[in-house]
Amino acid sequence: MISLADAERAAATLLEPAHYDFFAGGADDERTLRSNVDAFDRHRLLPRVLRGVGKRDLGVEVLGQPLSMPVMVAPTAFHRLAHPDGEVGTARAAAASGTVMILSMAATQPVEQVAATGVRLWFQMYVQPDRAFTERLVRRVEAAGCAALVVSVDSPVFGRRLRDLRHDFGDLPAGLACENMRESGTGPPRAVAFDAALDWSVVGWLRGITTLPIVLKGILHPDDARLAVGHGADAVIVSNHGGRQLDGAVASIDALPAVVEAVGGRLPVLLDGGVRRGTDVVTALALGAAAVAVGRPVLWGLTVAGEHGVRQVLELLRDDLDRAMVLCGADRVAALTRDVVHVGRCSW
Ligand SMILES: Cc1cc2nc3c(=O)[nH]c(=O)nc-3n(C[C@H](O)[C@H](O)[C@H](O)COP(=O)(O)O)c2cc1C
Ligand SMILES: CC(C)CC(=O)C(=O)O
Repeated sequence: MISLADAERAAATLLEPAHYDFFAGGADDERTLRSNVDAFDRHRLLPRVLRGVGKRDLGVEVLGQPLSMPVMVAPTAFHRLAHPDGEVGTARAAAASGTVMILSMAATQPVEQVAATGVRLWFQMYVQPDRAFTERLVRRVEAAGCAALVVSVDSPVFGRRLRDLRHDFGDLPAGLACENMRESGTGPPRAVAFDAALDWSVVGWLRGITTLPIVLKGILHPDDARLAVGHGADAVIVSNHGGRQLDGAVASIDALPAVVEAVGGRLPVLLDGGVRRGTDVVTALALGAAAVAVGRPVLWGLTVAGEHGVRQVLELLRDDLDRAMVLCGADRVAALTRDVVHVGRCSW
């Protein structure tokens, strides 16, 4: 495995087709899924030379937490479909790589077990119509030691994923369940519900029940980024849910600059969607992201070799990022300024 593309190819041969398609697929015609990657392809870098970059520091701080590199693990469902190591394996790898794992509400292992690995954990949730249940879940993730709440705001309904419909993939196989949807850790799991009635008041409601930082995931429009600031969010993630929700939504990297401008440094802007190369990370950072998160590549690594495979994927990205930074003449993340990114033709 010498690139993330290798990891996907290997995973495709190992997974049952229905499970591979659940991980790989997007909504409807998968235009946004493709755009996330294609849009990075449209960006080019204008490297600087002779900058004395013999020693590099890839570290960043996000929400007061030091990361060894600006690459985090995005929340993805059902890790035990990929490998028996499950979310615990992913967590161990993220911890070993010195980064944050965002644990999905649809994880197949309980948050307490994942947190016990010692990883720095943020918890992703869909606010449930049953607010009393949601509040109990918030207490549970607080008690487990999660350091932030990541609220997905791009899912008022579930996207229509044709690959899943064709495979008739709906339920988890016997023995697997959404462990954080069990009422007391032992009861039957509730189904994850999507609530189209949610509005901006949910941020104030969450603020009223928890002191954890609140991260809004799935912001694309600059006006929504301003509203996030105004409602007291602590960070936003520019994301189209990996092309799994609104097909036709703009690519994440194309939405980033306007969001960064709207936020004006008042809170950190993170990004996910289509990050596959060190140069993609460089592009996002230079356009103002504080860090990026990767979804599918982590699942491919997990499929191929469990915890070890995720570690390999994260270290491949670190190595790739380090080389991209040196070649751009940057010895630290702050040295990646906007002028390093170029779209279209040079005008001189
Ligand atoms: C299989 C799969 C499951 C996902 N599950 C969740 C989830 O439970 N909650 C969530 O907020 N996002 C979920 N996402 C979206 C990711 O957090 C992230 O936005 C996306 O995967 C980033 O794009 P990438 O896969 O191109 O890196 C999921 C994505 C995939 C591929
Ligand atoms: C099964 C869902 C809860 C997770 C998912 O597939 C997604 O958010 O894209």
